[in-house]
Amino acid sequence: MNEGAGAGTAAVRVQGLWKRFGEQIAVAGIDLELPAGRFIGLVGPNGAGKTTTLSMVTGLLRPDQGSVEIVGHDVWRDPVEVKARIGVLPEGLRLFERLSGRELLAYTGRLRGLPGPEVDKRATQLLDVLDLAGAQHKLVVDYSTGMRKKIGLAAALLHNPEVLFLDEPFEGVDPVSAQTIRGVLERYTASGATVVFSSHVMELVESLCDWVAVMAAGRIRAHGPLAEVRGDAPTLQQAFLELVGAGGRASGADLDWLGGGAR
Ligand SMILES: Nc1ncnc2c1ncn2[C@@H]1O[C@H](COP(=O)(O)OP(=O)(O)OP(=O)(O)O)[C@@H](O)[C@H]1O
Repeated sequence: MNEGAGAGTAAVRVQGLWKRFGEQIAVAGIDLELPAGRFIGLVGPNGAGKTTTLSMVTGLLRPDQGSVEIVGHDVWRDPVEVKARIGVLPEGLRLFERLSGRELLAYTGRLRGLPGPEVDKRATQLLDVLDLAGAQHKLVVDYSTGMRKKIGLAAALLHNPEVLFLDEPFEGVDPVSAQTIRGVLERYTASGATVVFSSHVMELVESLCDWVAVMAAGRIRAHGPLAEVRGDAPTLQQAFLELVGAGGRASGADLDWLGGGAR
């Protein structure tokens, strides 16, 4: 596994990436190299451009300008090579609702070109590890938010990708399921694979990632090993506030009508 993503090879190389929606510049010229074999967090506040960036990196959204390579393959010139090497859990994941969890994995595995018995074996193990074995014959439409994230993760992992992209994987997930997902991801990166996930929850990124890219207003404000980006700040959150200069933002001083007094 991980042929082509050995030491020194970037898992993802982004150059001059831009995306504009009408007047809104969502991504304003990003250059970024994400090292292979790391647990990487893309952090930034709501609207920073994380989803737009991940969509362009994974070939779901065409950039206005710029290029993306994944383990040495260009996402737009070489899509088949790239798609065989990546797994994606997008934001607002659309699943085939009328399949059961197990059927969804069987379908995904066959689409990925895996032999039937191998799909069965991997699906059984993933359903088990992700604590979905009891719900494997339930239709996906009846799954809870956390269960949907977990079955989406199983589908993204089934073909053993070299790089896994997750957009807000812990959003709406209870602590027990979050711990399960976390365990699976840690084991996966320990084997040399790369995880790139986006989140606006700094504490989560700080506790999971060993490498971070901080994004705000469509630009990368800092990137590198977690300890380097955090610097002398006590937490990543603090470092982030200093980086984006949000320390002085009024914390609701104008909302003098809110709480107490006249209604
Ligand atoms: N399809 C679209 N049409 C118009 N504007 C868009 C579209 N997608 C994103 N944007 C805008 O681009 C900017 C970046 O959005 P994006 O969803 O990438 O941010 P984000 O960092 O993922 O935010 P969040 O944490 O809230 O998901 C925002 O201002 C958003 O309104």
